[in-house]
Order: sequence, then structure tokens, then C-alpha cells
Amino acid sequence: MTTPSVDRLPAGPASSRTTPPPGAAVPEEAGPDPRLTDGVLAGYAGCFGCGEESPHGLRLRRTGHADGVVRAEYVVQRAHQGAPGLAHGGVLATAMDEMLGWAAWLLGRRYVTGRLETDFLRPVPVGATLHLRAWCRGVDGRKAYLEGEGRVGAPDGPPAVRAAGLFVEVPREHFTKERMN
Ligand SMILES: CCCCCCCC(=O)SCCNC(=O)CCNC(=O)[C@H](O)C(C)(C)COP(=O)(O)OP(=O)(O)OC[C@H]1O[C@@H](n2cnc3c(N)ncnc32)[C@H](O)[C@@H]1OP(=O)(O)O
Repeated sequence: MTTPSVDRLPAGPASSRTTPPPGAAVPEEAGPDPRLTDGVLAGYAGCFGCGEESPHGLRLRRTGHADGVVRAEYVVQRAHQGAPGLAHGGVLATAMDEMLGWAAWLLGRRYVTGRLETDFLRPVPVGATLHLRAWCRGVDGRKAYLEGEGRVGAPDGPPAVRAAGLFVEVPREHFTKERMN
């Protein structure tokens, strides 16, 4: 069991559907299983969140993981605007989805987002670097409960976004059977 050493924001966005039930353990971080990172799944270059081949994608850059917490940086691009000069909320939610997904996959199993809840705490300007981190709060059968946050300008900068999510473990076929190409 690991307990992420995270300086958590006071009130999270979690509803009952993204809160682990009592007794749900936080597993040891397994590290991404090489069998999961086969180019089709984790690390996919076409991924809108992290892929280098996605022209207007977020291109999240992972900066490390330790003690069950995964960290990344995201620089807000002009293509990510909602209001002029400010990041679109849906784009920020995407960044959090990606982060929570990474934290889930570090458990060594394949997960997809079932539910994502997001709080937007302050606007994030184009050109700003968002320092992101995410961690697991517990696993209950196929369900993993993740949490994360993004801070502007520095890892201890002002919080701009936070999220809680319920991820569901799926078999490999999930990613192949309904693919269009
Ligand atoms: C490295 C990779 C990074 C990836 C980062 C990006 C992650 C993503 O964005 S993934 C893409 C977005 N997500 C998707 O496309 C998922 C689409 N949905 C699905 O495929 C299915 O609905 C799926 C797999 C989530 C669940 O379906 P299924 O496998 O039939 O499981 P199901 O029996 O319905 O649910 C399993 C459990 O999860 C719970 N659950 C499922 N969905 C939700 C939900 N939205 N809210 C709360 N609980 C839920 C169920 O209640 C059930 O709980 P219990 O076991 O206690 O009864």
C-alpha cells in the first residue's frame, strides 16, 4: 500500500460516484507494463492529450512519477483557447483526463474513463505552463478512483483546475473491436 504524499487542495470535486468506498486500497505503483505500451494504447503518438503527431493536441509532457503521483507539464496553445487568450475549460478537463489516465495505467492495468468531474478555479492564459499531477485514491474490483490538480506557473503555483475520476478496467479488445481504421 502506498499513500501519495500530496499536498491536497482543501475541497475536492469528488461526488459519491468518484469517491472510493471505505476499505478500497491504493495498490503499489506497478509502472506501465510493457505489454500495455505497444503503440496502440499508452504512448500512442496520435493521442490528443500527449501524442506528438496530434497537430493541435495538448502535448502533455510527463516529468516523472514517484510515491504514486504522476507529474506533467502542459503549455496552453492558441489552438486551445475558449475566451480570447484563455484556455477552454474542456481542454483543461482533457488535460486532467489524461493525467488521471496515466495515474491509473501506472497501476499496471488497462483503464478507461467512466466518469470525470472537474472544478475550474481560475482562468489559465495562453502561454502559461500548467503543472499537473494525479494519483490513485483507491481500487475496488475493476474500478479505480483517481484525483488530480493543475497549478499555474510552478508546481506550487496557484491552483487552476482539479479533478476526480472513476476509471474502469477493460480488456485489450476494448481498444480494437470498435476502431474505425
Ligand atoms: C495511458 C492512457 C491514458 C488515457 C487517458 C484518457 C482516458 C480516456 O479518455 S478513455 C476514453 C473515454 N472513455 C471511454 O471511451 C469509455 C466508454 N465507456 C465504456 O467503454 C464502458 O461504459 C465502460 C468500460 C466504462 C464500463 O462498461 P462495462 O465494462 O460494461 O462495465 P460496467 O459493468 O458498466 O461498469 C463496471 C463498474 O463501473 C461502474 N461505472 C461504469 N461507468 C460509470 C460511471 N460513469 N460512473 C460511475 N460508475 C460507473 C459501474 O457501476 C460498475 O460498478 P459495479 O461493479 O459496482 O457494479
